[in-house]
Amino acid sequence: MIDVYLLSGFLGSGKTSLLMNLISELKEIGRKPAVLMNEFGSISIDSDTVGQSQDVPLKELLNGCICCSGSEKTEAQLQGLLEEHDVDVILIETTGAAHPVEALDAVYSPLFAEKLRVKGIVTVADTKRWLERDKMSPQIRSLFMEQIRHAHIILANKTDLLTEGELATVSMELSNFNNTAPVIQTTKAQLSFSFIEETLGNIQNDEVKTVISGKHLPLTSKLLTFEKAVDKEEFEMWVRSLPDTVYRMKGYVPLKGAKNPYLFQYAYGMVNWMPEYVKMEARLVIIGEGVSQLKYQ
Ligand SMILES: Nc1nc2c(ncn2[C@@H]2O[C@H](COP(=O)(O)OP(=O)(O)OP(=O)(O)O)[C@@H](O)[C@H]2O)c(=O)[nH]1
Repeated sequence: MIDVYLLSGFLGSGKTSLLMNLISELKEIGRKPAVLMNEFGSISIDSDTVGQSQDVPLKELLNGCICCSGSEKTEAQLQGLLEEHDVDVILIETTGAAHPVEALDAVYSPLFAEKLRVKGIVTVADTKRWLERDKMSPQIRSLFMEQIRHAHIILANKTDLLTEGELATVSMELSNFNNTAPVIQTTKAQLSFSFIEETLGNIQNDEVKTVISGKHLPLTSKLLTFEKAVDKEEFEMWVRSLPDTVYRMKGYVPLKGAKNPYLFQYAYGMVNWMPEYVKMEARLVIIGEGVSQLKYQ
């Protein structure tokens, strides 16, 4: 049997960071991980990052989430992974817009009954966002909470952005909200695979039940392309001027004076730039509510 772990969590909470950490550890201990990844939007920035740096079998589902793209597509992707590669652990990174239980439902196909064993849901919670969850619209907040409610393990991530007092409050609130999952405080989603494996060892799959639907969320994505290099400061000013309903941006932005477009990440008011050694296509995905009209300059 191949163990399947579902990585859940809101947009920008740290799922890809967790995925990268787990893959490195799995490879170090001689396991053979594969990744099924899905992204909200029609291009996948994360799979570029993971694929390039980790050299693991990877399949991606685009345009929506595992739950909304239909389970047949997920089945086909999984089938492909299993046929083409020698795999002993599958990590599924769901889009931040997915309801974790629905995403898991798609994996419970009779096709894989003898092959795959779903071990559980690991949810990365953005602690900063948790503290300010009242600012989210009710529907989005409900998805954010559902992802935490259904977790078998919760990472209270981004602890570096909180004071000790805030951290204590968040940990207590998360434990009260989901009192069956251990809450682990992390920075950059650093949690060991062995811990996850041991913790999830005893959980029964029928503990996972569908509660609400995440299919009709008002989230949209918008793809921006760049014809010429942009000034970093002007670009950041534009980012700061965007409405609060922009939850996540990621992509490659061509900066004046730089050889290759930079990897740009935005989550909850924080921006992050990383130089790229490869020339990636300059394009940016924006995810949020009502983002279809947004444009840069
Ligand atoms: N300050 C801080 N930033 C973090 C931490 N963990 C992740 N980040 C940053 O948050 C941003 C989003 O991280 P990802 O790991 O890509 O998050 P994700 O959940 O995969 O994002 P989506 O795929 O959009 O849902 C990146 O800029 C990370 O560097 C943390 O513990 N502290």
